[in-house]
Amino acid sequence: MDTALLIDHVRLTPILIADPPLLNTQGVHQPYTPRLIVEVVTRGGVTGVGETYGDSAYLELARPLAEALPGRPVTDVNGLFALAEQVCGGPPAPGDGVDTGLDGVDAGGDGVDAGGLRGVRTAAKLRLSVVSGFEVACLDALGKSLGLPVHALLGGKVRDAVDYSAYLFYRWEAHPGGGERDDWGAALDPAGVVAQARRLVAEHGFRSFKLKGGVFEPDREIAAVHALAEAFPGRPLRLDPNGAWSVETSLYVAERLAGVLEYLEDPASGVERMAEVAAGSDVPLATNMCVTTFPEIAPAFARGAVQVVLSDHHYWGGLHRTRELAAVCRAFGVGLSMHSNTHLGVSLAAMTHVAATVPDLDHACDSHYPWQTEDVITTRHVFRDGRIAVTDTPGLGVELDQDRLAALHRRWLDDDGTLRDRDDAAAMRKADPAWVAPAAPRW
Ligand SMILES: O=C([O-])[C@@H](O)[C@@H](O)[C@H](O)[C@@H](O)C(=O)[O-]
Ligand SMILES: [Mg+2]
Repeated sequence: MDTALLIDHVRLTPILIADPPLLNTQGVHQPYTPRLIVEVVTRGGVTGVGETYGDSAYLELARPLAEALPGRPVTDVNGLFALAEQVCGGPPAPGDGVDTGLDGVDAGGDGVDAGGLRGVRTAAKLRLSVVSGFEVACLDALGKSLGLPVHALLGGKVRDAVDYSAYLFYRWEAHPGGGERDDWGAALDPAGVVAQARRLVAEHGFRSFKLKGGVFEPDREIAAVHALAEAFPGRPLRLDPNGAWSVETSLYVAERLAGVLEYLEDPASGVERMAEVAAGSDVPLATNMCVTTFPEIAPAFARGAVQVVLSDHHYWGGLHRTRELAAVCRAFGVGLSMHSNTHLGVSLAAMTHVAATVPDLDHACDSHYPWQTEDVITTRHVFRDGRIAVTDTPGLGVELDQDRLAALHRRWLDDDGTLRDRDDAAAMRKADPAWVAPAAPRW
């Protein structure tokens, strides 16, 4: 092994990034949200960068993993899973080297991860999200060391640009308790949603649309989707209430939006309810909640509960595991798209590299990126016609802006702890002190 490829040290930088007051079924985004930047430095002097969730639970797992890495080769990304299991503690995840049976399986769907609306939170899911940041950093370092883009390390790109969809949110004009302001204004009705979509199209050229739902009573959200269909005839549309509806409500919405929606995303919570909805409607169902780990695949596919899985390299443990997920979906004739949560340019680069390598990515990927005004990379990504060009620059093709990184880390250091864990319900209580995250089904 070339000693230049051995890891010398790892830097972890938790940051807080500005986030607009976007609404979802749990509440509203906080004015700042935590992310973690992982830098893996090789003995050859090359630095690879990765990005993942930065809430305290993730940081606690990332620290021992960072300490365990020096001396290991950046090529050994498959070994990260067993290492993480060994040093981070918690139950193993399937594929970590031990068969774990049902760990990570959706336990019924009523409890969701407050930080990400990603289904039931388990220790294995947290660990996989941490590993993903390290895997991407190792691949970036390896690519830079070899003079190869990350997509080449994954087998090569099959497209030169990756399609993204416009991610529409009901939103307030400003955060109730202060925070950065922007000029988007409020979007709380069909006209506001269409206006937001028009601006996203004008600025980024998106050709498909996803509306985050579960915020208002279903008829109001149905009206917004119809308004979008009228404003953008023939364009793919999606609605995602994050499991907020009962089976009956989901079927009611599906009936009214049949022929209008490309897919309905997580209308109901949990495999059982999703399977009932799927059985009663022809509208394809997508998920980033009831299938987010490998053990969740078999029960969901066996029940026909989902027709599209929204991959997310953070959830699945990195770029290689995302390609494994793609292969499983291909084998079962289930479609593939990509989920997004609040993220910066490092993650968008990683998403784009892996998406470029998956032949049957059937739908435009989600991305929160247009909502992020701050970044840690020197040159922001640009959407052209709703697409990000796949770079052939070695590694991820992004460079960290150390001054920006330091400034966003300073914000994290200065925070008294209240913003270091994403909590959309707590943010909502600033406007409505009696608010509690609604139990599913909400309608
Ligand atoms: O950021 C949000 O409000 C989204 O609801 C996010 O938390 C979800 O993870 C996600 O975008 C989704 O598609 O469910
Ligand atoms: Mg979703």
